[in-house]
Amino acid sequence: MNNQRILAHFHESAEIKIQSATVLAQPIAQAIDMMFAALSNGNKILVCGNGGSAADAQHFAAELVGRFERERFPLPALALTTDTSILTAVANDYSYREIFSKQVQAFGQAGDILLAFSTSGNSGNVIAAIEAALEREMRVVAMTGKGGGAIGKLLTDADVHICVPAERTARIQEVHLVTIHCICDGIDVALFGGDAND
Ligand SMILES: O=C(CO)[C@@H](O)[C@H](O)[C@H](O)[C@H](O)COP(=O)(O)O
Ligand SMILES: [Zn+2]
Repeated sequence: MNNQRILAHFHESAEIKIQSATVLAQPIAQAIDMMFAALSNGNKILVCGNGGSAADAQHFAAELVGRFERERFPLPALALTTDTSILTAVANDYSYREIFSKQVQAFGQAGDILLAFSTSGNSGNVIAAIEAALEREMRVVAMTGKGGGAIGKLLTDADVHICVPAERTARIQEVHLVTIHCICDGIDVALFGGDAND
């Protein structure tokens, strides 16, 4: 294997992260403020996405329920990607499009937040989840790329759109991951103040 190909991945990933930092700092800060306010008010965060983004959803929920870098009480976040009985029953009996939206209807309450991942912004089940969340007066934080797709058009001014300025799915996912860690850190700082590495 040619090392140049490997080096190119690292360089492209680093360059897109640097470019994204400038564009995304403001919406990421808005997402932190919105999530902290919701959690402080006793609300919860539901999280969804497909494939690598399903892993991102679970990663985020694990860091809220468990911990990020600081010792703290568990925070309520639920990945909608994990219950195979619900996922298979809904996909089998209704449609794959409804695997997340049915869970949003079951668990979501006004004031809760849906954190929705889709690198294309066009996954039907993520779109349906956002529609269900908006119907329930939840607010949405959407992490997308490739211009935001249909999801970008669906969001309201009350929602937050973190749209990575890139076209390649892998690179977009890599920026989503650092964004997840920014949000976890921001919530910890909002809770406890001070430097994230204290
Ligand atoms: O991780 C990857 C590609 O890097 C894949 O598993 C990827 O997440 C899947 O193709 C998803 O179905 C893509 O969905 P989306 O990001 O466009 O909503
Ligand atoms: Zn991937």
